[in-house]
Amino acid sequence: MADVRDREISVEQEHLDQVYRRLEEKIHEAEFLMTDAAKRSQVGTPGALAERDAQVFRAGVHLNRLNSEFEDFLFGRIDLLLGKDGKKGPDGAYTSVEPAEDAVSENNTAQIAETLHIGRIGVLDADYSPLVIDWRAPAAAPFYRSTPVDPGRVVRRRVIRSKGRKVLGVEDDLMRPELTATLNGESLPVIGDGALMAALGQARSHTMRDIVASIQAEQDMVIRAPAASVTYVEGGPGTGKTAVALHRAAYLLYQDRRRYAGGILIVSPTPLLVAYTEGVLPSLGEEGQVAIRAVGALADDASGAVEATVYDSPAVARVKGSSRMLHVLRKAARGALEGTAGGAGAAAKAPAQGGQLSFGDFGDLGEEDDDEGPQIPAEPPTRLRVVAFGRRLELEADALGRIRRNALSGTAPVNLLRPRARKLLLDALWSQSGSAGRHSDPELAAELRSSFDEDITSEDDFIRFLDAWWPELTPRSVLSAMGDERRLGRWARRVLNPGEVRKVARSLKRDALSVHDVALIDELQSILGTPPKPRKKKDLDPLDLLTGLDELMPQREESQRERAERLAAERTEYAHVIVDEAQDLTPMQWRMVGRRGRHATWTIVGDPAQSSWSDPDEAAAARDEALGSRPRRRFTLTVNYRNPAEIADLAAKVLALAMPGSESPSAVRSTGVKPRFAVVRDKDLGASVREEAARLLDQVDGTVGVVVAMNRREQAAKWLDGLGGRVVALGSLEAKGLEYDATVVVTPAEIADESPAGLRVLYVALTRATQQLTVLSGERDDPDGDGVPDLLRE
Ligand SMILES: Nc1ncnc2c1ncn2[C@@H]1O[C@H](COP(=O)(O)OP(=O)(O)OP(=O)(O)O)[C@@H](O)[C@H]1O
Repeated sequence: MADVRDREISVEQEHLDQVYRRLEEKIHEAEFLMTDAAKRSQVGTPGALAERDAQVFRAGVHLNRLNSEFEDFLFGRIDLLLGKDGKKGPDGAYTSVEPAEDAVSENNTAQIAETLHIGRIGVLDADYSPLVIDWRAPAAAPFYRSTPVDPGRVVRRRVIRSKGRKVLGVEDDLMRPELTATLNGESLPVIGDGALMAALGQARSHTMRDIVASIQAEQDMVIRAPAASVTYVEGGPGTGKTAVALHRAAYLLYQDRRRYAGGILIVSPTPLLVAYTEGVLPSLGEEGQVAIRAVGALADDASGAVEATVYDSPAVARVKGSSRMLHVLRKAARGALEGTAGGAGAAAKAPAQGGQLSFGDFGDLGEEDDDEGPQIPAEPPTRLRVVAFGRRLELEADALGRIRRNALSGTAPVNLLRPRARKLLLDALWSQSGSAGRHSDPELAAELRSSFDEDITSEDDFIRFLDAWWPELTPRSVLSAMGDERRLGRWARRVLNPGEVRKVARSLKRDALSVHDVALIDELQSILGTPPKPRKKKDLDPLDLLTGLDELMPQREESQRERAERLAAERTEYAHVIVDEAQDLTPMQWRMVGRRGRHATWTIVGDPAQSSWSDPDEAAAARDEALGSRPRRRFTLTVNYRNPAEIADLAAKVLALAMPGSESPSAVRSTGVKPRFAVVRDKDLGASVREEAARLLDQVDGTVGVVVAMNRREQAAKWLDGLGGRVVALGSLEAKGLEYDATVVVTPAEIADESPAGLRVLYVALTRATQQLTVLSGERDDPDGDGVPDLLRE
């Protein structure tokens, strides 16, 4: 058998060598293109320069891709029966997926009619025959879709393992075991026992790997689903939702690059999950067109990207995430113009007091953000005094209040109402001036009025008054104003209860933004509107005016790359939006994400049983509003590829409490290693966690994750100090989407008690391990004699 294996490896090695020879030729071509293009820089016309930039850019991209794709470039092969039609697709492969009627003879023998190699990108030989088919091409679909139940044309499916230019091994699955198939007159050998298990058993690192070599049929259906409207995917922990979402982004780009030039946005729940997943797309040959952003880093305001650095306590998050906030924000955006009356500007700046914050507050995620937006003046002026046409004119508080209310009526964005307010002020002053009746001739009257307006609006007093009385509001200044409990109480009357008002106001006094504040900032941005920026007058050089030099000097053309980067930075809407862990989005976050995909098609992946949001019905309503009436195509993923059965069975007990009646995905493998339980006294907790983490580090080659309740995060990081980079401490909410070779879940009861969704958060924590799980119980867990906590018993 070893002989056969070696022979098959050398067969694949030969093919790989051929592929590399061809790739080298292509690289030379690309290099030639680059030098050729560089020569053109001698020709100085703007057109030639732009053409050169474009060519260098394209050749550079090509070269980069070929170089980076050298690792593990070719990973699959299928051996196929004769197909039904004789047509070839654009990739040179035959198109039919069904065997021809006479492909199999009566005594169940057949000949292999076509062999295809599958890789990260397609490579054609000089004669245009396919050396490697891109994994996303239609011809590669049978590699993923074929099963022994529904094999199509595939007889043997092979995964090729290679490193650099060397083939290390092959793993075969036989799709038609009943056939005696021959290839070039010899019988078809079958090596190994399947690629999936080999992939699943590998040690995990802190970054996710792509799964191109082992995508399963039910996953492939989602990845290649047509992009029309909404593709909706549900599946339990470890069913590959995140992996599928990422591969789908790469597939969509491949399949219709022009359409997705509008960008694909992937919304991820935490910065940790962004960091974990962002290497997958480059490994699939896709960069640039896809933005992966954490939901707390999705918004931008005038000062640039807004990024959350803090988690709110569950009680505060629940209020800030609720669609009730929409009403409060609308009132606040109008009310904020009325100044602070109690000095909210100052209050918003006040440093957060430790005592206040410690109640239910999870604390910082990272560095504080001190980039505060402009503040609303503490007291807006209550009187306007100006002189026009030699007369002193004055508007008192009552009149100013009436004018403000009048200007604010209607729903237009507040910042766009400033010109209207200015006009109303001038109207009031005009009528006070008594000049209205001076001319009966309408033209003269209009002229008089316009010189009256000019008189006033050029006065410094008036300009200062307007800036103070109707300042340009920024989302941050309104949010700061909401930090004043009395004012927030007024804006939230009958919508939030006094307890909620107190908690939200207190949380907004902090300098740093929370994850849930970001959705409020984004909402405020659309409520306030961005006033058109006064166009900066270009400082004209008098010489230019004299000679007209400006016209003659050629402008430096923006290069393609610069243009692509600029467009990406300016992009506010996307052609396709993928939401990962969609069950966690709050209604306010759905509104924020929805604004980025108003004309997009969508892929939404999630698992209701892992939701850390307290009111799934409210979130579902907001999601439906964001998606509008677009039709949905639903998929369910049913197999858990992450957890061995021993861990999945334990997690299923919590699932039964968290979401009675819902089904666990079936674990695809079992390791025979049962989860471990230990009971720890509170005072020994740190030492025990450390000891257990160190033990697990010895047992596994990859990573160890220690999951604790959110308010123990910093403490837990200290417990693990010095154990090295393979182990990390995580708050329960941060564990979302991540995975480790082994995990320690610390005091399940603390995690479950943290929030109304605590049991679902615990379910997430228990489903992060690919090999081993230890549960450490405290007294609160009410453990039995074996150390099994109350929540994890039958
Ligand atoms: N077809 C596959 N071949 C190899 N590995 C796979 C396959 N499908 C999933 N996996 C692996 O299983 C693990 C879980 O995948 P993923 O994180 O995408 O699941 P998920 O459904 O998003 O999980 P969760 O809901 O718990 O976040 C990952 O390590 C992924 O690489």
